[in-house]
Amino acid sequence: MIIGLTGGIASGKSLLADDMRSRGLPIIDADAIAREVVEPGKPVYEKIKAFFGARVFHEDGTLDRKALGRIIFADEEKRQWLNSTMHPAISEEMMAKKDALFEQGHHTLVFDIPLLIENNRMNTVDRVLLAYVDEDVQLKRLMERDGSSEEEALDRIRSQMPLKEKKDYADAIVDNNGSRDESSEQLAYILAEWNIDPRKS
Ligand SMILES: CC(C)(COP(=O)(O)OP(=O)(O)OC[C@H]1O[C@@H](n2cnc3c(N)ncnc32)[C@H](O)[C@@H]1O)[C@@H](O)C(=O)NCCC(=O)NCCS
Ligand SMILES: Nc1ncnc2c1ncn2[C@@H]1O[C@H](COP(=O)(O)OP(=O)(O)OP(=O)(O)O)[C@@H](O)[C@H]1O
Repeated sequence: MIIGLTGGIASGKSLLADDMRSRGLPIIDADAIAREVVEPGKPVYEKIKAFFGARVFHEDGTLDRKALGRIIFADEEKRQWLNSTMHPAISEEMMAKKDALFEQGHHTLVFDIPLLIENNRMNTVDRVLLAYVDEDVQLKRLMERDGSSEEEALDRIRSQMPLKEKKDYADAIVDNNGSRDESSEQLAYILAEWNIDPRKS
């Protein structure tokens, strides 16, 4: 079984992923893979260099993520270009990791994909688990975590489907407006409902 963990930016996906990882469930993290595919020399790195130029790179040649983020979260067309350039490479790597885990004998794993619903990738998972927070909590946690301005944080939030709308696509929802412990309890309840015993994953 594949659990599709999703949410919005700063909604608590990492919190839930860490919890499931510590229970023994393998996690395939799209954000982490998105960092791997832009390492110097990789095909996607070269495409970004040709499209955006030196302004999105550090002097040592590595990608300046903050600079690229400032551009794409404020410009829908450039974001769509980046998505269509990066997402196929990310998907391919996720599928390869999934196949390897199943071959190793695992039978339950988690895809952690922020844009699972926006990209209509629900058919790649068996259950959709949503990390939900209200927009005011999301904005506050995002600004605190990234030290970003309200404008930058809102650009990022508005580049995604509103979390309220994502609820319609979820098989289960963790309401992460409360404490971390409360979210962990909700998660444990959902995994039990789905008959997932992480020790046998
Ligand atoms: C623009 C980049 C370099 C900014 O890097 P930065 O380190 O500041 O942010 P990070 O990668 O940690 O992403 C944080 C969150 O932003 C959101 N986010 C990232 N990319 C996108 C996007 N294209 N559209 C909407 N939201 C996005 C996600 O919720 C993600 O969890 C980076 O986000 C990126 O490479 N994005 C394109 C790849 C992508 O779509 N990743 C999302 C998972 S598939
Ligand atoms: N229940 C909670 N109470 C207080 N703070 C929280 C709670 N859940 C998460 N946070 C904090 O909110 C921020 C966002 O949470 P987290 O990093 O888990 O979100 P995320 O969905 O993984 O974000 P991203 O999409 O950016 O990777 C973090 O700083 C985290 O420590």
